[in-house]
Amino acid sequence: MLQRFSSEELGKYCIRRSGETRLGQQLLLPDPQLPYTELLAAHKAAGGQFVLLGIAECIGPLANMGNAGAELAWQAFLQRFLNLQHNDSLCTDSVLLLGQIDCADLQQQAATLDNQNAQDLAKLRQLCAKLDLRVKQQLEPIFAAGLYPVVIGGGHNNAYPLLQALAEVSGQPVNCANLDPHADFRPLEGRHSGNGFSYANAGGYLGHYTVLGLDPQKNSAASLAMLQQAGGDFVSYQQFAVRQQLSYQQALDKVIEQCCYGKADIAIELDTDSIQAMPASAINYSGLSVEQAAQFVFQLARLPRARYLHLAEAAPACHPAGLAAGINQCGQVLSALVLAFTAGKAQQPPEI
Ligand SMILES: N=CN[C@@H](CCC(=O)O)C(=O)O
Repeated sequence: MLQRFSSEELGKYCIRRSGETRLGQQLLLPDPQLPYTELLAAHKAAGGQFVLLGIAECIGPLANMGNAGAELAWQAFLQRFLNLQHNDSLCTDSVLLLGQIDCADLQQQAATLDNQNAQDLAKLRQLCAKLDLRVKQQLEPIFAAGLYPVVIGGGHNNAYPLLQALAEVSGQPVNCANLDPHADFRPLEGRHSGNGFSYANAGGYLGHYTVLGLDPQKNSAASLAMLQQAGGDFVSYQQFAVRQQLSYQQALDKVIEQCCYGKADIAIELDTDSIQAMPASAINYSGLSVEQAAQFVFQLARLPRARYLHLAEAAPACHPAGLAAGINQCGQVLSALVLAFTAGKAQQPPEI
């Protein structure tokens, strides 16, 4: 249930120019023959650290009564990232361009359904639950190999199978920092992009959960009550951006302190609708800057127990100026956030 990235596919993305080497020409590609666990073990043994993985779907946002578009974020990322310049600033030998979760069949079924129709909505939620299983199955061996997955969605529904996979491999609930105006703690009403964390909590996979940049007016009273009941915390967007009760760095410090509780592994979750005017189902004109989002990723990545980065909800088709503009913006922003993660890990102090 994984489509491994191939050199033929790479050829479609990489623009060659004499005298220059692009990232795509240097990243490691998966051996098509090796069994999955052996492939990951070989990458780790050769000094590999990162695994890039896409989930080309918008089933979760549709099942949450939102808009389509997130199925093209992985493509947008590849288009930009693979054409960045290669030089000493990124050790490409540590990055495996693994491929994407095989979910085209589910995505095709979802595209025929109308989320305004109750029966179709129920079917979308069932499709999302099927996707959960596929994501979890592919993620567990990556965590077990001691590699850092960088997952580019897709909707924020995929936080649930990611947390589940990591918790099952590490044998304990996972602490999580989420940069997001929404807590995604909606009721357990069938799987979708708005309840990844409430499902993870109900399953016992979520340890301490902190949301940075939450907007209280974008979360239902029921979701906020469930978040509180689960012991979750948040620093609201209004606290640092509007009322200036604390600086952004102080807010980040608070989140870092909270997700370092105990000995749990740490998940870095980022909903790109936290970023101002980022094309997304819930496009947001009062969000953070790209720099602030990159600081969140970079500072959390430096934590030795931070095990993965998940970038969710980027939806090129939701750009008001059209798909080409959306591909361009999503590609650039997702690339910057991935590089913030690798840069943070390069500065990580040894694990104690
Ligand atoms: N992950 C995003 N969740 C938000 C946005 C919903 C939407 O797609 O519009 C939520 O549930 O409110």
